[in-house]
Formats: sequence, structure tokens, C-alpha cells
Amino acid sequence: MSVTVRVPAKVNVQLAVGAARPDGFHDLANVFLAVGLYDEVTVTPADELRVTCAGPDADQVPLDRTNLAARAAIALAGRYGRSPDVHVHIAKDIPVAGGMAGGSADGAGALLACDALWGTGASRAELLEICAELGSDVPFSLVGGAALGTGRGEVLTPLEVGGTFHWVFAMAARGLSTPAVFREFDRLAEGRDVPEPVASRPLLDALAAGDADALAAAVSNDLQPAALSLFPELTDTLAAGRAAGALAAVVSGSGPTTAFLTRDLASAEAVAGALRVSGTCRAVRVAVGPVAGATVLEPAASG
Ligand SMILES: C[C@@](CO)(OP(=O)(O)O)[C@H](O)COP(=O)(O)OP(=O)(O)OC[C@H]1O[C@@H](n2ccc(N)nc2=O)[C@H](O)[C@@H]1O
Ligand SMILES: Nc1ncnc2c1ncn2[C@@H]1O[C@H](COP(=O)(O)OP(=O)(O)O)[C@@H](O)[C@H]1O
Repeated sequence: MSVTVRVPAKVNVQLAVGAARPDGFHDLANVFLAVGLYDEVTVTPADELRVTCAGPDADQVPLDRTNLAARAAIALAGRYGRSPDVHVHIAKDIPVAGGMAGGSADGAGALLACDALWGTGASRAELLEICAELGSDVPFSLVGGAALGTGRGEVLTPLEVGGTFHWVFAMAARGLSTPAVFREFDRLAEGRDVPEPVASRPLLDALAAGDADALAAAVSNDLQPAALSLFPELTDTLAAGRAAGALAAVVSGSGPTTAFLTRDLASAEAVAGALRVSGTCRAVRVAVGPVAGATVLEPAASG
């Protein structure tokens, strides 16, 4: 018997970053939107814990116990005093080290899949607690939709969204390390006061209204200068998307994936086409948001 869970990527429509805390993390006002690029995580009982991964970026995914999916299985098993012996297979479509929470998606997916496979009966609150231990972005991968993340991003308040937003994502030629981008943020902030991060009222109103123009005017990412400082070529990708008619162009989270908000599907396809021939990125995808969080898929009918 196997259980498969589908988990979406995310884009940060606002990422306000405070000063470094004593524990090295940063307080955030992190407005997450789940978007329709998915990893699928399948767990099957096995003699020992083992991880496999397939997909275009599979060679960059660690297959040992540092993989967030393996860590999720170990954490849940530990809580329920059982062995974590499962084969975790990740069908990976979310770019690796791209600022779209792919590893977090796999952590949340494996947690939900193991929970269903083992019938632990863990409450939603318990699962969210384990997610927060795994990483700041992992709770959002479980819940999906749209949410404001405070604290280091793990304290979630669900947000109402009044429509569907059309996005284009440009994948970069290489990844960026999240800790390195936060370190660069700290370096760039040296000698100046970093304000407390707060969610933008106009941005929350734009989400609630489903108003793409208003959302485009309010989108912001405090990590963008740091990501561009480490990866200056992204400036060309952002410019190419803007020139092709995107309403907004922004680095997704810590990057280096760049995200382009468009008014509708036709305009998303046009921006995607222009980016594909721009020579400024490795791959281009179109996706909508918000979409549901981690979801157990019904087993396919077998013959
Ligand atoms: C920046 C964001 C925006 O959503 O995502 P990505 O762009 O990486 O996907 C997140 O804050 C990433 O969350 P996640 O990838 O889960 O990070 P974690 O594993 O918790 O932390 C990795 C490292 O990032 C830094 N970190 C992370 C979160 C935070 N609020 N402050 C930090 O300073 C710390 O250096 C930490 O050691
Ligand atoms: N299941 C996983 N998928 C991808 N990366 C993982 C996974 N587990 C651990 N990692 C590690 O986490 C790093 C960040 O990956 P990822 O979550 O894809 O990016 P980001 O934090 O930018 O959204 C990777 O470089 C890899 O070393």
C-alpha cells in the first residue's frame, strides 16, 4: 500500500524582513500564495528509510536523512514511537533552491503521507507543530491557499483571496542558498535601522479583492536587493518580463526564481513566450494561485 500527496510551490507576494534575531533568524511579514507547480510525494512501507527523486532537478536533491521528506518521516515516527521505515519517492517539478519552497513542500508532503499511511491520528495542530520544527516555510506548504506568516514565517494567519492570479515563473541557471541571501540582507543593512516587518494593508486588500493591478502595485520583497547582489543577472530577467507586459516582476522569496504577475492567462502566455526567447533564464512556467495546500491523492484504480 502507498500514499501519494501533492504539494504546491509558493510565491511571496510580500516579504518584509526585520533585523536578525539573536537566534540568527529574522522576523518576517511573509505573505505566501500557493501556486500550481507541484511535487508529488509517495510513501510505501519498506525495510529501511530511503529517499528517491525523479524530475529535471533531481540530481540536486539530497537523498540522505537531510532531505526534508526524510526528516519529516523521522519526526513523525519519533513522536509516535514507531520506525520511520518507508520508501519516500519525490516526483519533483518545483525548482530546487529556487525560492519556491520545494524542499518545504516535500517535507509537508511526506509528513501528511506518512500520517495517512501509519494512521497516527495526529491533529492538524500537531502536524503544523512538526512542520514548524522542520523549517519556517513548511507549515505554509501544508495549508496552502494564501496566508500571512509572522515570527520566522511559521505562525500562519489564513488570508481571503477574491480571485485567481496568473503568474509566470522564470527558473534561473543556478540556485541561491537561503541562508546566504539572508546574510547578504544583513550585510546590506549594516549601519541602518531595519524597521519591524508589517503586512501591507493595500496588498491584503488587493488579495481580498482579487485585483491583479492593485496587487502588482503592492508586491514587494525585502530580500530582492540581496538576491540581486548575489545574482546580478536576475535584473535582466526582471526587465525582460516587464518589457513583455508583466504587471509586476519580483524575485520569489530568496530567489533566484523570478515571478511575473499578469492580468490574465493570455497575457501570462505572452510574457512566458517572451521570457523563453530572452536568453535570460533556464526554463519558464505559467501557474495560477491560490491553490490548495498538501493534499492526499486518491489511489489510481488498479486492474
Ligand atoms: C526566504 C523564504 C521566504 O518564504 O523562503 P525561500 O525563498 O527560501 O523559499 C523563507 O523565509 C525561508 O524559509 P525556509 O527555507 O523554511 O528556511 P529555514 O529552513 O527555516 O531556515 C534556513 C535559514 O534561512 C535563514 N532564515 C530563514 C527564515 C527566517 N525567517 N529568517 C532567516 O534568517 C536562517 O539563516 C536559517 O538558518
Ligand atoms: N526534498 C528536498 N527537495 C529539495 N531540496 C531539498 C530537499 N530536502 C532538502 N533540500 C535542501 O534544501 C535546499 C533548498 O532547497 P529548496 O527548498 O528547493 O529551495 P528554497 O529554500 O530556495 O525554496 C537544497 O539546496 C537542498 O540542499
